[in-house]
This record gives sequence, structure tokens and C-alpha cells, in this order.
Amino acid sequence: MQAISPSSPLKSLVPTRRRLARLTPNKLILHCIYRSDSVHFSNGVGSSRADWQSSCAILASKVVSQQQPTDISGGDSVGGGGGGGDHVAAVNGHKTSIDLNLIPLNKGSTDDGNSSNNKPMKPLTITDLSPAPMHGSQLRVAYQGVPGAYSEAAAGKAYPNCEAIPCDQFEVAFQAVELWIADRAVLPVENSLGGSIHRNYDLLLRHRLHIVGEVQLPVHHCLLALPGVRKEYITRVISHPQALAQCELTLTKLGLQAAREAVDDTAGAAEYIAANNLRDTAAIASARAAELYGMQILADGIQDDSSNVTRFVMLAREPIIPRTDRPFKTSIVFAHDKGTSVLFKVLSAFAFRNISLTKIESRPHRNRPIRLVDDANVGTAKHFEYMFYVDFEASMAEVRAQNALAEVQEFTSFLRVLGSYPMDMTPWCPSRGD
Ligand SMILES: O=C(O)C(=O)C[C@]1(C(=O)O)C=C[C@@H](O)C=C1
Repeated sequence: MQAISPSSPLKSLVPTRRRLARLTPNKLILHCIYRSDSVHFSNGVGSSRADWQSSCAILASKVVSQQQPTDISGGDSVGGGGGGGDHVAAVNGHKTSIDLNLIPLNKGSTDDGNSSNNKPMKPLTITDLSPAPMHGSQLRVAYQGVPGAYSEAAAGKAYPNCEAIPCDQFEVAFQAVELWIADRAVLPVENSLGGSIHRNYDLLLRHRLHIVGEVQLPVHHCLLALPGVRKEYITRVISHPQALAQCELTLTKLGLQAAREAVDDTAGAAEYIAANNLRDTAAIASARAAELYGMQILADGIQDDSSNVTRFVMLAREPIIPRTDRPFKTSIVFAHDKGTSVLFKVLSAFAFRNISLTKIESRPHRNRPIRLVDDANVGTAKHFEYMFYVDFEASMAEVRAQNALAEVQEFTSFLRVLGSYPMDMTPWCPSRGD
């Protein structure tokens, strides 16, 4: 993975809502150019506004080349060569430039050296249909935080050769993908000790991106301070709220008389201490952050449980085509006008089909957080309303999953499939130093 090390991470790039509605994807990119004055990279993308603009322009031109021509006789050709010759087929509602109606014939020689004009080539596989990276061969992956953050490590685990793009907020990572600045976003959704990262559940609903994968990252925290600083000098520990929560017991056991303070990300905490030469402050962050920002490790492995794991999801503009040849997970979100009363019915749609649930989360219903139930005799009950997020162990390519969702739809007033994606099946390896 190649990390872009920014002097400041990507900041909000959102055009106004009114403008957004009127813009086509390539215009959106151009628009972001005018809004990105605050973004400048010290390497990778470029250090000046002009570099940034040309980088956006490359992305914009790719957007154009990805768009399907509405007029075959003219306009932008698909694939850069064939004019109207490239075929466009729809797979699960997604356009691909591969003609699925024609089996390509092998015009060259066969493996044994004989030429063969009519022998069919290897059939297309599902991977032939996955969208290619948008620029060069490197996928650009947005994450929240600065280099050294666990989210950067998760991006590297998910896409080993990616170019990691730091963003200062979770929302900016969503926007980076929506505006074609990045191809994917990798975002934490839950931790085995700290629980759900609610902000990202809310953002999943507010944005139109699709979950295309998950990675589970063992998280090994260190207590970092400036070189020469001793534990006794520390009056303040700063980190991401999740990291503070994951180390709470150990911090107390270490006997630190220190206030806890939340900041945007773990590595950002280390960077802040180093930049401001704070000799009374420690950060909870990774060993890589210590290395990057010249900090010493005061205590290693300070998470309250050695099997501390954070689950991240990968997001893309397009969903992937679900498969059945490996374990898949599907994430949905639903709500009902009658509130929680339907929950049992919904969950039984999975139980009857032997589909295991791996996660259930509820969040306030943003549009209608409270439902009033008036009873003239006893008064007015105020029920809180929720959105329910459920992950289940099945692929949307399986009939049992499709039937379960058809049934869920009957019991709900709102249902959205956030994504159907391969489960992270990497062998278990408890948290350890990097
Ligand atoms: O601050 C970071 O380093 C992050 O990547 C964020 C984050 C999180 O949001 O949970 C990721 C993994 C750890 O659980 C702690 C913090």
C-alpha cells in the first residue's frame, strides 16, 4: 500500500445540495476543484492546487470515459477505441462494456501450439465483470484519520496495493468516493470492546454507497509520549474515543493520574503531541504512529483485551455481484411505521430459513424520532422510533436470502440492502505489535 502523507487530510468537499442535484458526475469533480483550496498533499497526489486540479481532471476524464454513450454515432466512445463498436450489457442492473451475448473466439494459438480459429476462449468469470480501478492500476482508498491510524492499516489489509487517502472526517471519506476522488472508502463500524461506531451507521443511511467487503483488524494499542517523557509526568491522555474506551481499565491499572480527552483519530493524537511538543500528554495509538511521529512507546499492548478487533467495511459507488462459492454476508437496514413491534416477525424470516444473524443495531429514526400514541383515558405515550441494521450470513445470490428479504419487505415500511459481500475469513490472529 502506498500512503499519501498529507500536510492536512482531505477536508469537506461537499457542493451545496441544490448544486449537487444539477450536476453530472464529471461536473461534480470539476466543482470539487473549486472547493478544494484547503487540500494539498506533500507527496502522492501533489503539493499544489494545480497538482490537485490535474489529479481531479484525470479522475474527471475517467468519469467521462466510464459514462455510456447515449448516442452511438457520436459523443464519447467507451473503452477509448472502438467508437460504437464496444458493446454494453447490463448485469444486475449495472452496465459493463463486455458483451455478454457473444462468446469470444480464440483467434490465436492454443496452449499446445496449434492455431485454432474456432475454439472458444475461457468463459467469462465473475472477476471479468468487476469494475476496474479508475486510474492506473492503483485503487485509491479513502479513510478517516492521518497516516498511522488503524483505518489506514485496514485500507492496506483490504486493498494491499492501494493508495491510501487520509480524510479528516468519516463523512469526507464518503464524499471522496461519491465525488470520484477515491474508488473506495474503508470505515470502522464496530469494535469487540468499544461496540458500534454509530456515526458510520448513520452515514451509511445518509449516503448512497454500497458495502462491497469487510475486514477485521486486530487492534494493538500503545501509550505514546515524546522521547524522554516518563509516565509520572503525564497529566492527560488523548486519543480517538474508541481507543480510550478500549484501554480504560489498563490505563487505570497503570496508575496514570491523567484526564482523558477525545480527538479525531489515534495517529492524529500522536501527531498533535509531537507538533506541539507536549511533554505532559500521552497518546493511545499504534506502534506505526510512534514511528511516524517520533514518539516513544511508554506501554505496549494496553487494550483491555488481547483479542481486540475492529471490523471495517469497504464502500464503493457500485455494488458487487453477489456469489455463492464463498461465505457472504449481507447488510440491511429497515424501519416500520409501527416501530419495534414488527422486529420479531422480521427476525423470524431469517430464523425459519436457517440464516444466522451476525449483528443487529438500532439507531434513532432521523426523520421521525418519536411516535405519539394518544389514549384519551391514560394520556399520550411517546415511543422512540428506530432504524434497525441487521447483518446476516447469506449471499443475495441465494434464493433463501431473496425469500427472506421478500418477507421482510412485507413487514417493513422501509428496507434497503446496504451490500452483499464476502466475509473476512482470514485466520484468527490475536492483537500483537506491528
Ligand atoms: O483512530 C484511528 O486510528 C482509527 O482508525 C479509528 C478507530 C475507530 O473508529 O474505532 C479504528 C480502530 C480502533 O478501534 C480505534 C479507532
